[in-house]
Amino acid sequence: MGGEELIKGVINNSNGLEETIRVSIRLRPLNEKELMKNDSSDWECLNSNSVMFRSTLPERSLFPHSYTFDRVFGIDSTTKQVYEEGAKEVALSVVNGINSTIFAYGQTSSGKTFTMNGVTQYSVADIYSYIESHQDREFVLKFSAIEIYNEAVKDLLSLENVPLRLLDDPEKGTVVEKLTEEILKDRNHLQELISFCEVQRKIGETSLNETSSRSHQILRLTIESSARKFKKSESSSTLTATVNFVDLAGSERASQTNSGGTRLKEGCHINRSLLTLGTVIRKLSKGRNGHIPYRDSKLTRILQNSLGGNGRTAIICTMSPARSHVEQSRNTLLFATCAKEVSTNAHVNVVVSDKALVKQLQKELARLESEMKNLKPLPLKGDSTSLLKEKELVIEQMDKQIKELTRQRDLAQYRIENLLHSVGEDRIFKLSESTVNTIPDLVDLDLDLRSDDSSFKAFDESSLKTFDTFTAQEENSPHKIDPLFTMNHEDDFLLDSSTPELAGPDPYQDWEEIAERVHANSEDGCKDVQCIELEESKESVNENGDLTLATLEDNERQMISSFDNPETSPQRKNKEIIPINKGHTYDGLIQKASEMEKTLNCIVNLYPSEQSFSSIEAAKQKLKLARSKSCLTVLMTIPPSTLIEKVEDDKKTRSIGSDVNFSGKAEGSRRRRGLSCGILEANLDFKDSQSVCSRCSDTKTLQIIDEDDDDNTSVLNFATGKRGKSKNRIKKRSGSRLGRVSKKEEPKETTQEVHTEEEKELQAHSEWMLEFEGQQRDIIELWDACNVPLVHRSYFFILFKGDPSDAVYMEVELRRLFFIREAISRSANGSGRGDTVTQTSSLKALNREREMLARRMKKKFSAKERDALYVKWGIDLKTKQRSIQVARMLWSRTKDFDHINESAALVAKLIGFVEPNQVSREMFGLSFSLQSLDHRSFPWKRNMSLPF
Ligand SMILES: Nc1ncnc2c1ncn2[C@@H]1O[C@H](COP(=O)(O)OP(=O)(O)OP(=O)(O)O)[C@@H](O)[C@H]1O
Repeated sequence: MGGEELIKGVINNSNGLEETIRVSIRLRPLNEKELMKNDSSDWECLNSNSVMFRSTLPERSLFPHSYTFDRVFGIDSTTKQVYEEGAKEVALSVVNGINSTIFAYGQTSSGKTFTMNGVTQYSVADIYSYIESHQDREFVLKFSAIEIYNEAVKDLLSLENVPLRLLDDPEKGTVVEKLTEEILKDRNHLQELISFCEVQRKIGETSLNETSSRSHQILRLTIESSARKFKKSESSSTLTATVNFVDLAGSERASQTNSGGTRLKEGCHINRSLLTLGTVIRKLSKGRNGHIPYRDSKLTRILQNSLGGNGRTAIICTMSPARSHVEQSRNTLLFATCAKEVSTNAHVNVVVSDKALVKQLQKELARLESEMKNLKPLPLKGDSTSLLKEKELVIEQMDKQIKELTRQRDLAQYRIENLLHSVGEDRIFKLSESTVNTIPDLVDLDLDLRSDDSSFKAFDESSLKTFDTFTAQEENSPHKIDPLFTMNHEDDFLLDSSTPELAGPDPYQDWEEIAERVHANSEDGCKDVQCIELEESKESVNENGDLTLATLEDNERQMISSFDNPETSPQRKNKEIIPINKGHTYDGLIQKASEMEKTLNCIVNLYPSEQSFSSIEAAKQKLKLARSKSCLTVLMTIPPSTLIEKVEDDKKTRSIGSDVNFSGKAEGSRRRRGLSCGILEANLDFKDSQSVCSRCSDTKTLQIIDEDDDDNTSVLNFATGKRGKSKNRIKKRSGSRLGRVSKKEEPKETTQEVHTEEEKELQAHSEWMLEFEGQQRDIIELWDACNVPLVHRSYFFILFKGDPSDAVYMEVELRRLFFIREAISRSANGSGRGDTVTQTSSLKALNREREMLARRMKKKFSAKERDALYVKWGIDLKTKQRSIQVARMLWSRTKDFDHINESAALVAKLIGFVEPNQVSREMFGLSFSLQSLDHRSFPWKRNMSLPF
């Protein structure tokens, strides 16, 4: 392999070129002396790689007979051959930047010096030939020479006979201190120096009066080469390597020196280096696992890199063919055998130029500096105080950051709210302009929605045309949302699955139908009571200044008149076009009741249990909810006894009976009146329902009810909340509250104890509050029994807080709940006309509903998201902006009747959250929404005027 090819191989192998030491054997011819003694040779070169010992002596027959090496040179081989085939390749590696060493090992006078001189000369000649043939490269050659004698290192180029110290250099390994290194001018210069070294060595040996070499000589030629094409300003790499020509002292043992004193000492030292060399080679031949005793001798220390290190090595073992030297020859072969096993790992030694080195170092420095910056100072071990201070500092900084971020967030939110407000106000203003004057129309239209969706479309197109987001697409798809609401992704949860669609019919549908008819039949009485209420509310309105009495009266009358007039009332028209009694047979009602139960349960199950009364109350406290005074005022205007009085009237027409066949077309209010009463009478059991009115003793309604105290089985008794057997039950259930009721039933006795009007008022108020709380508790119990949706509970709870005018609503709520409870109870018990609805089947149906809803919810939200959604639902409502967004969304949802109860409750909740002084144009839209929604969920408030 040529030098160039070798380099290629080395460069391609980043791990270096691993190869074994090249070992050659050279047999010299018998010299004259040996010939004279007939010291014939027993060694025979079998071929170019093997040498064999042919002994006729029986005692040596046990010796190994043949040895194989990289190359075996016989007595006829020339030094040129030895060089070419055994050393050249290794020696010339130096010009390619690879360290190399050529050893000559053998006993005294075996021809080491003879061979090494020739190898050195040939190498130098080839090196210079290589340099001359590579003009593109610039070469610098340096020469140095050392002699190791008695473990002392001598500089052969120096005339001073001063031993040199060996130093350990981290990069170069072991170096000889103060060693003379001549930069060669040319080839002749090198020859002169080599000759000088030879003379120097011989002088020393002559002084020993010995012909044989007692020292180890190392001639060292260092070659640096770099490409000439690079300018000085450019960074270029330089190859640098050293070739060692090592002529070792004779390897014979000290014992064979037959000398004592100084000679023995010399022999010991000589052998020390040689023995160490042998040990190192032997150990290296077995691998590099154990300790390699390079440092045990100067020789091995200096040649450490050449022995199993970074460099290529060739050993030429010289042998004397004389029979008398057969032992040393055999030892030489054993050494050679071991050396053959040693492997080296040569690398190309690239020296970076100073400029390149500076650049490289600068880069490294920059990298380290950046690393240093990134590194946080490590706290001292055990220094908990400093660690604590450091942590506190970090916390302090984080606190500052949090404050700053919070401030920025609040600022951004404030700006967004302002922006939204201005945008929303502009849109709602347009809406309000087009709709504010058409409230009665809206109501009428709304009443038509259930039976005719086209009317709603008309409603959209006429009244909501300014809502540009109500697109034709949305009209066809009620579940699609106004893009206005999707500007904030958080609104998404309000749009679909956050309020899961309820399966089945509207649970309140029957109730509404019934209540509507009851209301329709109670028109006359309504007016009477309304007058009283209006008188009462007049003061409130004036005090608050929210609405004028005229406005309220106008609104009320307008609504009532539109309702009363069968010709103009859209609802009535509608009812005539689509018979409301369709499906309102006994079986139909039972089925509806069953569906109602399912749906109620489903609604309740949609809300986590923590949304209980207590949590709502707590949330209310936390949010400091304030019921709108305006709303309160308007609520007070609603005739409380309308339904009751009209039902009272209906008692007289009840004879139409429960068995009325409803298949025919309805003909006016009389027919409907009979229908309503028939339904109530046929399906309800009133054993417990009369207790409702026990808490309404201070109202006009209660007074009316009290007059009719005997009939416990009629529809009217249920509707008017008769006392009967249930009175005792209420006494047991209500406990101390009954006492309060009794007190109220005897107001005169109480008032006798008070002396001033003021005290009377206080006492009356106190009693009412006690009564109110009692009613609240009863309603809550009934809510649970009827599985009333929590949104409705929230709505009711927020709206009615104990104002005296709340009494009527409390009463109606109690009756409604009794109605629902009775219907559920009947359905569950499978009573009436062989109805087969059982508790088990109801539960199964309920479970199916639950599973279906759960699947829907899971599709849209994960459990975590659902929880967050519920929380968010409540929390976000506290802000006005959010409330308006929700209101807008609800507005669009009026198309979707499955959500109507929930929407109504939420809108009402919004009203409860908004203070009167916060009412703005946006709230007009909200009020319309409430108005249209409220009729379905709370039909007894159909005629109420909205607060804004
Ligand atoms: N291959 C050879 N052909 C002819 N003569 C040789 C050969 N090898 C050695 N000689 C001669 O043998 C004698 C001893 O050789 P050399 O001095 O090289 O031995 P050595 O191993 O260096 O001995 P020492 O270790 O004592 O220095 C020399 O006179 C040399 O000329």
